[in-house]
Amino acid sequence: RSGATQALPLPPGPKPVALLGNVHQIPLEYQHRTFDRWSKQYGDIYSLRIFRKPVIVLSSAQAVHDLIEKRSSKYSDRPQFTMFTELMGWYPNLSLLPYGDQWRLHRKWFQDAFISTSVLDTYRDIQQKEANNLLANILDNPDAFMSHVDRYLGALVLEVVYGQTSTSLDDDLIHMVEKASRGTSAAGGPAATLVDFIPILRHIPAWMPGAGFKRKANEVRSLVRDVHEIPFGFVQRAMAMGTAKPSFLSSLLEGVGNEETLSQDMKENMMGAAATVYATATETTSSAIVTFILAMVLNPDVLEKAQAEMDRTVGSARLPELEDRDSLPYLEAIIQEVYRFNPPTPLGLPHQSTEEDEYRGYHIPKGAMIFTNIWTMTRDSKLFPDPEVFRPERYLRSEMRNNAEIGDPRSIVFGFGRRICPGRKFGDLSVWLAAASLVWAFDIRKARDSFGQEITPTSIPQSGTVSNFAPFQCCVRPRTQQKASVISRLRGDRSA
Ligand code: HEM
Repeated sequence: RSGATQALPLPPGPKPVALLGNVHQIPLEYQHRTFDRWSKQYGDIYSLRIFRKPVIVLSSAQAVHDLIEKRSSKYSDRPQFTMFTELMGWYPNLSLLPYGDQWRLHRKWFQDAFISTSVLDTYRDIQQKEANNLLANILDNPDAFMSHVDRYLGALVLEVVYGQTSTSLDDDLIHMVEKASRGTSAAGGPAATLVDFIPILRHIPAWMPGAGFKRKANEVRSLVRDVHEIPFGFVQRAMAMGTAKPSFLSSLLEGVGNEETLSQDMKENMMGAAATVYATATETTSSAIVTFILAMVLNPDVLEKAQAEMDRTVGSARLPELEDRDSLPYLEAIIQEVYRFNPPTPLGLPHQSTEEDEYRGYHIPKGAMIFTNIWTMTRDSKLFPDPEVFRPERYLRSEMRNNAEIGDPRSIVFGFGRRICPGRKFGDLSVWLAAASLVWAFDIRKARDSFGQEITPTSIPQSGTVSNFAPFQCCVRPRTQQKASVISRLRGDRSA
């Protein structure tokens, strides 16, 4: 240690042992729950050690605000994710890049494409069309609702990022990306693998015992390469022929003039940025939409109230549109509660400190991995009484309105500081539109087994970096024949 704060103690925490640190105490699954338990014992800032790496866990909005937001120049780096970047080939990827010039370049591309309202407005028609497709697909085959949600997001991203409309050919593309994403998740979450902490391990041959991570990485590596190269090639060719639709990638390519002036390095950066949208946008957003569906199955009174609000405001003759958002406050409260009830990334993405620091009399070392326990923050019973109960009404109470800044889970679930999610507005719009369309169109209820007994799906998600529910059964039926006809007409429009 060096510098002025070296004499200060590290934040308290479970006692580390030699070499391993606290590795043996951190479970491979549901790490946020163990971290949550420790926050009850050691407070909203505590420390761990993973091998030699110092780790600081922040569990309150206050601590996160004081450090990651107010002192953001020191807390905006990321730990290295050897498994994802070097072994699987997700590179360069904004979410994993170290803080610096390359990160700034990618961050600007994302801000330009996903933050300003005027740009977001240009995606509205695509979002609306894909939401209509989602309803039509669910009407056709309600049992496969989860795949339809994945397809909704895949098609949305394909069109926004590459300007490709989802036809059968492009469905192959979606399929390829889904396979790469599934392979990536199955091979382990970021920092879940030893190799992230002991980078030298990447040199062990894949056949050696204990090198399972490497075999898994090799399996997805070529798929990941395809995800980077194939759709990029489509866009380049379409631009050369003058048939490209405006997209995230086409505007990046237009920015550099003609193809000859595009350096290999810049090409890799653009391919990486485009693939990053897929990697970051689809699973997170789909987690929120599936959580919404599950919440409706488990809380029929909430769905009924949302339907009544929808009927009063939008009526039966047309589908809800993004313009209706402000006039549907109860639906808005449901969406907030969905984010809180199952935050799509319960531990966010770890940050890393670039300078040593002092906070509340503790020493925070340079190069420490900083976890933000979003899950604990969404279960703060002072802000959200009875946190395990799904209750949208909590946001409608006047006390919560006075405290809107902290009371809105959206100020927590998209992360913090300079690395806050740049897709938060686009993601939130896509969640809202899917939820509004489903409320308008369908009754969503518990399925029944062959004895006529209701099947209650579990409200505990699977473990993972992104918190997804295992496939569950439910009964999704059009609310009226008239609505079914409106949806069928949309299907007709779609194929026209
Ligand atoms: C409901 C949907 C989503 C949730 C809950 C979510 C959540 C998050 C969180 C917690 C982080 C980490 C922030 C931090 O480091 O503190 C993050 C980062 C990121 N998200 Fe999202 N996200 C969502 C949708 C999206 C979408 C739609 C996109 C793309 C259009 C996107 C792109 C990214 C990127 C690129 C980063 C890394 C930013 C950086 O490191 O500078 N996300 N997201």
